[in-house]
This record gives sequence, structure tokens and C-alpha cells, in this order.
Amino acid sequence: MFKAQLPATRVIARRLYSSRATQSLYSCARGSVRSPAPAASSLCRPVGRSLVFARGYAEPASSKFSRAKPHLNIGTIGHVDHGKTTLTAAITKVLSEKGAASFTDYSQIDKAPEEKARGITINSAHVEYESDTRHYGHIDCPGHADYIKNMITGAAQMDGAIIVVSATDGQMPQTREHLLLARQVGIKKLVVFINKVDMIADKEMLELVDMEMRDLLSTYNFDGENTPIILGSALAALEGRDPAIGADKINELIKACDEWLEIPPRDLEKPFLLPVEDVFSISGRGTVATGRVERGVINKGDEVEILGFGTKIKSVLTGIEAFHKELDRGEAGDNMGALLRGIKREQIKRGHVIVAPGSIKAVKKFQAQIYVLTKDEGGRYTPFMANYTPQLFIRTADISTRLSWPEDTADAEEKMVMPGDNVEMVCTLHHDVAGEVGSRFTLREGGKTIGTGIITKILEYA
Ligand SMILES: Nc1nc2c(ncn2[C@@H]2O[C@H](COP(=O)(O)OP(=O)(O)OP(=O)(O)O)[C@@H](O)[C@H]2O)c(=O)[nH]1
Ligand SMILES: [Mg+2]
Repeated sequence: MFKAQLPATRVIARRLYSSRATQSLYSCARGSVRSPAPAASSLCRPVGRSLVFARGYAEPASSKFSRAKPHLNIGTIGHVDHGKTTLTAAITKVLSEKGAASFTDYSQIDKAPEEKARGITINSAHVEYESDTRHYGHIDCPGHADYIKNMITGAAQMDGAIIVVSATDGQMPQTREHLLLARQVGIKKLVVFINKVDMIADKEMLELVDMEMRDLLSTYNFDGENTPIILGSALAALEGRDPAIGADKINELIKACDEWLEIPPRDLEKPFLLPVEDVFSISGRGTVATGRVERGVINKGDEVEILGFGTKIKSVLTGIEAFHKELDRGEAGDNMGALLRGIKREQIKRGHVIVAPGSIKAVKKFQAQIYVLTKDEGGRYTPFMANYTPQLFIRTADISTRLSWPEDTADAEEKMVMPGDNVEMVCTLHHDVAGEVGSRFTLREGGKTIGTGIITKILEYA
């Protein structure tokens, strides 16, 4: 009873605390004592696709799709009105005819539910469908601001994207902005859909849009030469007419996604990282750090490194507890307690990370893409300028950080950041923390979140 009221990590530490409890845990592991593990333990372990849900997806209403196929998160990006939502609806329409999706019509997608991600409201719709070889989760946002927020917060992370560009307009400012952001947040490959070809009779015009898109992709360091570009009409596909520019092109698009977009390494395949939430001293046994494993796998006896706050020490994990049992192995998603050999209570604290040695470094200064919340989102009412010093929260660490403009910025002295802006700034940390390109963080001031960001470039290691 008493234990049930404690946060999971405390329970773990308490269990490691008493050697008698540890003994009973061993017997529990052998299956001789105790009823089945408490339900709470099943909360943590990501099984197959549920990893995706841990990243912000709601469990889909239909579960008739095969879970056996590899899963990829994608979405439509691109300039306002170029046809992202129409294309999303068209994909579900064409694939539903093969039984590989449930048709989600335009109005259902554009009436996206609001999601709260780190205090930021994002309107986005998730649909899912299947190709011959993969299962896709697909996100479409109703507005430009929602794309920006979604990409920076990673509310629904995209592993790849379909950039939609209207043949009538060609590339527009948000085409470029979304491409740049896709690059910044680590999307490596895109597929291009040149839409509304039903409105263009001139073939040369289409070739021009194609060529310009390849140039633009290369400008933003994507593979402009080899990126698949499909020309079609999302509206024709949705309305079930002109298959040569409609349904056929949707099938071609999905095939291009299958062949060109890559499945990212799963969290389990990445190097081990445990953000420390709490630390306990257990007499007769040593120091235990608890937290939820962010990525990777660890085995009892493995060497680890503790990083952050000027610390870089090696140790060995001599005990692991997760799911209220003493185990030989912990993995991504587990709430675990880690017994560390030769580490004193004072040497480790909340905000440190325990990692596979050499897999990540501590950083002091980096460049980041930052979205600044509006006052309606609970953010600041007023703009700020360079040298503003909020608290930066990354994993379990919080550190005061100074914000400034990158070196080559014009008028850096007078430049203001308005609530609602998306900016690239330099963060100089008061002390070091484990970080890498792609690490996400939030900025807070006086107890409220004022911004959210993602590291794009490391400028100084600890
Ligand atoms: N003629 C033609 N019109 C299209 C096509 N695809 C989309 N449209 C129209 O273009 C308009 C904008 O389409 P949407 O799908 O709402 O565009 P969007 O990119 O989702 O727009 P935002 O979410 O507001 O950025 C609508 O009126 C669509 O009917 C197409 O292939 N041909
Ligand atoms: Mg839309």
C-alpha cells in the first residue's frame, strides 16, 4: 500500500535499499514468491510500435493494420494552400481501396484535434496507412505555425517527409522555411510531390518547377539529384478522376517513400543513455541512481560514464533494478535503478546522465533552433534581446543559459525576438550538460515555459 503511493523510481531505490528486500526480489525473479508484477511496470516498456506512441501519437482507432511491418513516421510539409491536406486525404482514399488505410476525408483532417506538447498547443491530424512493405504514421498540420512548433518540439516526430509544392506557384517562402527546418531537426530524406498539375498545360513549366526544387533541395543539403519528385494532382486522386495524374501518382508517391525514405535506428539500437532523476545511498551496497532509460540497452557489469556539471567519471553498473525486480538488463523505456561501483553519493545528482562511454559528450555552447511561445501559449508577453538568460531544461537537467545571435547576424545589438518567433540562436550554458545535434530542450523563466528548441550545431565542448 505504502509503496504504491511512491513514485516508481523511489520504489526502485527503496527495493535496492534493503538487502532483505533484494533477496525477496531475487526469489520473485525466479517465480517462487509473489503475485505477478504490478501493473505500473508495464507502463514503461516500449514494445514494438508503442515506441511511436511514446513520442506523441495517440493509439489509432483501428488496429487492423499489420504490426509486423516496419513503421515510419512521415508527414506533409510545404507552403500554405499547396495541397498538403488534400494529398493526405487522397493517400488514405487511394490506399483504402486496397484495404491498406481507412479513408479519412479532408474535413476530418483539417479539423485536427488540439494537442498539448510541452505547454504548446499544436493542431495536427494523424492518419495511418500501409504500403506493401511498411506501416506509416502520417501527420498533417492545418497551419504554418503548427508545422514550426511540431518540428521544433517534435510533438510528433517525423522520420521523413513529403514536401508538397504547387505547380501553379512553384516554391514559395514556406517551402523554403519547411525545408530548412526539416534539415535542422534531422530529417535526412524527403520525397517531393508537385501538386495541381491538372491546372498546368505547359509541360516546360512543370520541368522548371522540378528543376528548381532539385536546386533548392541541394541548397539545403538534401540529395537534390536523386530525390524522387512525383508530379500529380491530389484533388484528382481524391475525387477519383484522371488516374494518370491522380490515383496512379499516389501509388507512385507511396512507392517512392518505401524506396527512398529510411527507417531510423530504433531507440534500442542506440547507445545507452539514462538521465538521472534521483540518487540514493544504500548502506552496505553503494550509490543508486534512478531514472527512465532514454535509449539503448545496458547489462549488469557494463562500463558506463557519468557526464555533466563538470563531471566525467567512469563506473561499472553492478546492479540493475526495473519492474520491481533485480535484473541483468535494462532497456529504453524502463524505469530503472542503477547501482554504481565506487561512486559516492555526492558525485552524482539529478541532471547527470549515465551513458555508454564515449557515446555523447558534455557541451557548453551550441547553436539551436528555438520557437518562442506566444502569450496565449503561456509564454512571454514582451520581446527579448540578446543576452537574455532563461533556464534551459534538457532531460532532467536545468541550467541557466545566455542567448545570443550567431556571429554573422546583422544588427545583433538591436534585434528583438517576439513571442511566436522561430529563431536560430546561440546558447551559452552556465555549466556543461550532455548534448548533441538533435537534442531537444525547453526554456523557462519564473516557472513558466517560454520557448522550446533543438540543438543544431555544437560550438564548444566541456
Ligand atoms: N486544381 C487543384 N486544386 C487542388 C489540388 N490539390 C489541392 N487543391 C486545392 O488547393 C486548395 C488548398 O488545398 P489544401 O489541401 O487545403 O492545402 P494545404 O497545403 O493543406 O493548406 P494549409 O493547410 O492551409 O497550408 C484547396 O482548395 C484544394 O481543393 C489539385 O491537385 N488540383
Ligand atoms: Mg492543410
